[in-house]
Amino acid sequence: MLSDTKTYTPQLAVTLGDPAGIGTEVILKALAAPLAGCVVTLVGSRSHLVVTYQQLRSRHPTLPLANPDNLQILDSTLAPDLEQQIAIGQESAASGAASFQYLETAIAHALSGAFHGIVTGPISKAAWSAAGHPYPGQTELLAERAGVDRFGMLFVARSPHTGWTLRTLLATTHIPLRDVADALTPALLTRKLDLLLDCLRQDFGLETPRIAIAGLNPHSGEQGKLGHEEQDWLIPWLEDTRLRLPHLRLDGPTPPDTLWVKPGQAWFGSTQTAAAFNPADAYLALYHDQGLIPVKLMAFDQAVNTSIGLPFVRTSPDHGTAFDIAGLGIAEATSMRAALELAVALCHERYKTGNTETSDQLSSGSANVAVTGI
Ligand SMILES: NC(=O)C1=CN([C@@H]2O[C@H](COP(=O)(O)OP(=O)(O)OC[C@H]3O[C@@H](n4cnc5c(N)ncnc54)[C@H](O)[C@@H]3O)[C@@H](O)[C@H]2O)C=CC1
Ligand SMILES: NCC(=O)COP(=O)(O)O
Repeated sequence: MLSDTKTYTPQLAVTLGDPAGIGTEVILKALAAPLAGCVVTLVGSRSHLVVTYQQLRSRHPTLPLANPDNLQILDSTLAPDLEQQIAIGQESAASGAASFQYLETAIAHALSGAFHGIVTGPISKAAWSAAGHPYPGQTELLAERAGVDRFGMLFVARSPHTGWTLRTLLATTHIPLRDVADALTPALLTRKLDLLLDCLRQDFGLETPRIAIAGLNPHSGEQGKLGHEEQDWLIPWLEDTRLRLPHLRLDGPTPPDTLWVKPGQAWFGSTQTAAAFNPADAYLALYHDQGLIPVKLMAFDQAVNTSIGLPFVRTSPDHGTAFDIAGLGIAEATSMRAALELAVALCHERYKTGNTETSDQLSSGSANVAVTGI
């Protein structure tokens, strides 16, 4: 039985991501200011953390940075011959092996009940593949290890201009564009919509959300003249779903270009409040770039990739490894900071409502992880 939320302190694992990318840098920057209401354990190579810190410090003496000496670290280092192959800015089998090992370690500890949430640094899918781990992304590894087949990729971003929150779930994720139309089915959309509704209720307290669902084709097919999926099954599926869920407002299929006008207005604001633009509580995009181009245009520095359907919290910044600027000290850490803050908030929300398997297994605020540091 879960009790006093005041005694609950979430345990967060933060994986460094690909050590050749900007993951470690944005983590050290994001943790420069205290992160209240949780205990953070970094999962990755301690020596890589220390070297990254020293290099950033010598190049930018006044940069706000967390000092690894003051951080709790679950050291996860490769064999020395592999570790030596890692070169900043260059993805490789070795850097892929490292980031894979960090995430595997964090997942194993989360499943054993030691962590309530995992915040992941960005990895390179190509480096994972080179290391012999051909997963489409971290989400799929997390879901596989957690033993769930009902999961989703939700991007959450709070506007610094208006305070409005954009939530975008991707119905399909890392598949070729050529395969998207075949992958989309009524059954898939029902699964994703129901998952989204569970998440909005449990994690965001939205009991009767309004959801906007994108069309697939230009102008949502223009009555079958520009593509037939809307007429063939998407409109019938929405009509059936409205009958199944009569208490909800389900808009769509909205032409995919105009779908983003209201959220754009609510995000950037004007003399009117965000609510005046009447944005939806969440958006269901049918494929990766349909959802992520608008999310990144609006909120590249704010958006958080959130895996829903897992038995523990998982968040990540929306950006990738940025090998082109790795080691320069110029990476922005705002999305990583938002990922850390959202993970803490989601852990508390799940603990409060009892919607977590992991927090049931943990005694309040005490992780059983062998760590170095404080
Ligand atoms: N969560 C994750 O693990 C993600 C991983 N990726 C992976 O990252 C790799 C590189 O992907 P790209 O498409 O190049 O995207 P990217 O996000 O790494 O870089 C795109 C552009 O944005 C810049 N950028 C990215 N993050 C930044 C930051 N924090 N501050 C300042 N500038 C930043 C980069 O310098 C680059 O010009 C790929 O292997 C991809 O799979 C991509 C997105 C998310
Ligand atoms: N485009 C989002 C992305 O690449 C994140 O993938 P994942 O590694 O979090 O599954």
